[in-house]
Amino acid sequence: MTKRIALITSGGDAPGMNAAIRAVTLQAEKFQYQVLGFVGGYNGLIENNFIELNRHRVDDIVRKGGTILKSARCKAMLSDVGPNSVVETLKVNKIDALIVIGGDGSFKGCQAISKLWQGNIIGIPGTIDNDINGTDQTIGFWTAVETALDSIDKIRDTANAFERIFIVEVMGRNCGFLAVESAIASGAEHIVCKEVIEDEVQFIDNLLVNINTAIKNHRTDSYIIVMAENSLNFSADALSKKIERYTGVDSKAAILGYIQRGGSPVASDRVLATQLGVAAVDAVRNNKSDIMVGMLNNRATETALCATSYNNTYNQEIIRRLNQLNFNLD
Ligand SMILES: Nc1ncnc2c1ncn2[C@@H]1O[C@H](COP(=O)(O)OP(=O)(O)OP(=O)(O)O)[C@@H](O)[C@H]1O
Ligand SMILES: O=P(O)(O)OC[C@H]1O[C@](O)(CO)[C@@H](O)[C@@H]1O
Repeated sequence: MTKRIALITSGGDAPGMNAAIRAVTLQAEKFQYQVLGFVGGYNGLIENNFIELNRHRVDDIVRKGGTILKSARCKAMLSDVGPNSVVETLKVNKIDALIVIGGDGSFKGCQAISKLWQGNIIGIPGTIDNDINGTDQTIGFWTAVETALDSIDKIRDTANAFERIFIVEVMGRNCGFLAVESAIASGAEHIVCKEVIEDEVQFIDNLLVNINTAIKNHRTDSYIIVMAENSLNFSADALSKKIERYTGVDSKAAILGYIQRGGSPVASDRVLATQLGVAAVDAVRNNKSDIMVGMLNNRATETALCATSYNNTYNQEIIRRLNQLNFNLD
């Protein structure tokens, strides 16, 4: 029996979302399913704004950053108005299944729709933050790490030349994975992220002592601290001024920002997105609902949407990763 699938990308765009759109479209065509791509996340579903997806429409998008379906944060979904309008659109278009590529916020939107609609609802984890339970990595994460790494390597050159201290702030919303992997890969001297801070005052005191010791012992020409956004109660710039006052060494802050969201996806994101796109359509075929398809230990797995939110098991995972590599922890 043929099925009609509605597809959106929602929340922060992430490299590899296009590869997932392509995989959903191609796998759906294999079973003569139709795919309607709604434009601009939940807004497209509320406004009944869609394009029909087929193999020609998704030709050559596997290597492109961003999302051909556009994305958005949609306030209407936070009240009853949004989910009700979405359901109306789904009914008008005789949709059997909704596939949402996004983060855990987008999956909360799915749960609100699920209370009002009987069709199959499947999530695919797409966010640079890697803050979703039920998948080892999210689509876009490794590309964002590569982008951050490339920038940190460049900052290292100038930091060495001037013998400076740098705080490099990366994204991640409230999650430290992007900071952890880019710090390890770049050989940064220190990492600042919420998961490793118990007492902020104590943490900063230890950091200052650590920097001073490294400088006194001439251990490094430069000192790089990779800091996850939202880790402290003050900014990266304020931290750099604090460090400069304490050490007497020239200190600078560099905020990498939105460049981490863009660019052509790395191979691992394209492969992950393709596998999960196929798994999502297979879940529709198997009449599954209210689940996210993710990749755990190299296997496509299903997790209840209500269990996908970032939780404190991530703290342990981040600390384990840092300890294992003997990375500097305070
Ligand atoms: N509690 C909620 N109830 C209903 N809808 C929600 C809820 N939280 C978020 N959404 C919907 O999902 C959209 C995306 O959520 P959010 O902005 O948190 O991004 P995300 O999907 O977590 O992705 P990322 O973390 O990568 O930005 C929101 O703009 C909103 O439309
Ligand atoms: O694009 P916006 O709405 O400014 O959101 C920025 C946030 O989105 C992300 O890029 C993805 O969730 C976060 O890392 C960041 O905190």
